Amino acid sequence: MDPASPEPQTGSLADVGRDRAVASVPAKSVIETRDLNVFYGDFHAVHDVDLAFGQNEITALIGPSGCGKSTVLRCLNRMNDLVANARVTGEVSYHGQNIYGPGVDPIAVRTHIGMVFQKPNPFPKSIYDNIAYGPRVTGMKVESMDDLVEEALRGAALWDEVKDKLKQSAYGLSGGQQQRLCIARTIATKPDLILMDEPCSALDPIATSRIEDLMMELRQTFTIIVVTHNMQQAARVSDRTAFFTARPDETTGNRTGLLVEFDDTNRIFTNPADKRTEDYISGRFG
Ligand SMILES: Nc1ncnc2c1ncn2[C@@H]1O[C@H](COP(=O)(O)OP(=O)(O)OP(=O)(O)O)[C@@H](O)[C@H]1O
Repeated sequence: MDPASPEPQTGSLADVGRDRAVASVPAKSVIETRDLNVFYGDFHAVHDVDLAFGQNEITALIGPSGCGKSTVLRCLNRMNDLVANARVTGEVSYHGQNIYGPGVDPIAVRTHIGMVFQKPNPFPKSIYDNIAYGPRVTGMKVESMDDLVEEALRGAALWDEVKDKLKQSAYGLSGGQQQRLCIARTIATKPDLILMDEPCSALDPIATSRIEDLMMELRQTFTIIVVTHNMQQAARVSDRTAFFTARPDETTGNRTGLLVEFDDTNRIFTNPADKRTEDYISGRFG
């Protein structure tokens, strides 16, 4: 997978020979995984994941519960470093640099690669300070914090709703507004990649639809990788989809996650190459 490759290899099924098929490779990728394996203690949670995430694309990670979607997502900005018994092997290459290489500062990684969580988690601070916090603690050079706060809130489609109450607590916002605030907080430090772990699962359908619209807008500027249980959401917002499943070990019964298929979202949902994908998207399994 060459991120500099001029031509997308869409359509030519490149069977990489280990339980899954990668059928669509982005022309320009921001981040790639190679032989990615994750262990929690002795438990092998994720097996040999090779993926390339296209620039200014939305990639959805889907699959049944426990197949390792969040685990894979957390590897992409070294969030698994914060899990005591987690061990990651293989490579995650961000603009060509292995973020697990020697001397790489995981905190610096997380300023370039932001994350939005399932449950909106604003800080117990004002709306303004939620946004200003990241730029302040990372020592970002900022000409005008007021302008940066406005830009981030506009970027997250929240400005008009909060511009007159910036000094009020973020806890006074609705769940959907809080999630957009968390997105604004993430984009304030100017990452180029945003990871979203089921960002709408705690929201009602209207708030969900606003976040989905926002994701489509953010894609102009950022690359987005989203874990979702909502297949309609994956189909609506994403350009490419990776389907994972969990394979039980014959002796221990432990279920290890693996990538089954990665392709253009349209193909995954209309003409998947693998029967396991078809069974899952048609609701026969998972
Ligand atoms: N901190 C941890 N310690 C031990 N095992 C863990 C830990 N986090 C996740 N796991 C296990 O790793 C496997 C993959 O979990 P993960 O949360 O990544 O799956 P998922 O596909 O995102 O699931 P879901 O859709 O239910 O959120 C599961 O068997 C889970 O129990």
